[in-house]
Amino acid sequence: MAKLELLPAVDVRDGQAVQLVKGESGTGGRYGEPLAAALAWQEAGAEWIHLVDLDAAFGTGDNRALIADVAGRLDVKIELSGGIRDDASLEAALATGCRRVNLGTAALEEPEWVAKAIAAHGDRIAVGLDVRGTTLRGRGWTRDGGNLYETLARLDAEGCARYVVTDINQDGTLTGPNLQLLRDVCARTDRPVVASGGISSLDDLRALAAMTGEGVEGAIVGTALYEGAFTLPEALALVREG
Ligand SMILES: O=C(O)c1ccccc1N[C@@H]1O[C@H](COP(=O)(O)O)[C@@H](O)[C@H]1O
Repeated sequence: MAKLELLPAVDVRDGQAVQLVKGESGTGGRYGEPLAAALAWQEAGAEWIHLVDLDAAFGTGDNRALIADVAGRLDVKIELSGGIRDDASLEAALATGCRRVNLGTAALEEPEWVAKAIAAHGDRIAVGLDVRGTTLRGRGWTRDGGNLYETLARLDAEGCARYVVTDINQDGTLTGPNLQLLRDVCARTDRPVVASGGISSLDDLRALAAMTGEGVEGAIVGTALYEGAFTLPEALALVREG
């Protein structure tokens, strides 16, 4: 069975590494310099960093220069997201050298542009499906953006290579991932799925690792790592053991 990939998160708001609860502004913890956080995960053995410009996602500015600097100083693969919604932001994101970008709001509001981006960039494009129930949310998770499964079918048909599925109600809560949601998404697509939201323990990672055969390729881990619920080396050892 394939090894579950782990993607420690570095979410940037107002120049700082943060972790929000359910994506609500002003909630959650602040964890200092994003570069220091990213380097710490890299030194602890991370193969990926999930790097998010939350200001760009919320439309409250951006951290583009900082994020480009962080990306340029890392040796690991980077998944970059937040505010990538047009040619200029996509080109700037890809120019950081990141391995792939996640498109969120654009997949809900600019389907033709997203189809073109998928056609042009292949598996360097993933789509973030951020949901409450089965309703997608965009613009910093403040606006409804349609039905999860209708959008998934459309993106599959357009050749989308991968999905990052976030249960907003679990995100940052340390209450465990929504395994049923992941199962349901995996049942409706043959594309790999990266799980996001709620991971709180090594047992949660074991549960996700057991789903690689269903299509769960990776897991984004944020608050649990920052709050010391387990260490990254412990998590990496768990997924390596299979
Ligand atoms: O990660 C968060 O906590 C988060 C909270 C609120 C909004 C977005 C969040 N993260 C990621 O941002 C991108 C979406 O950005 P956009 O809609 O394309 O501008 C997506 O990967 C979210 O998971």
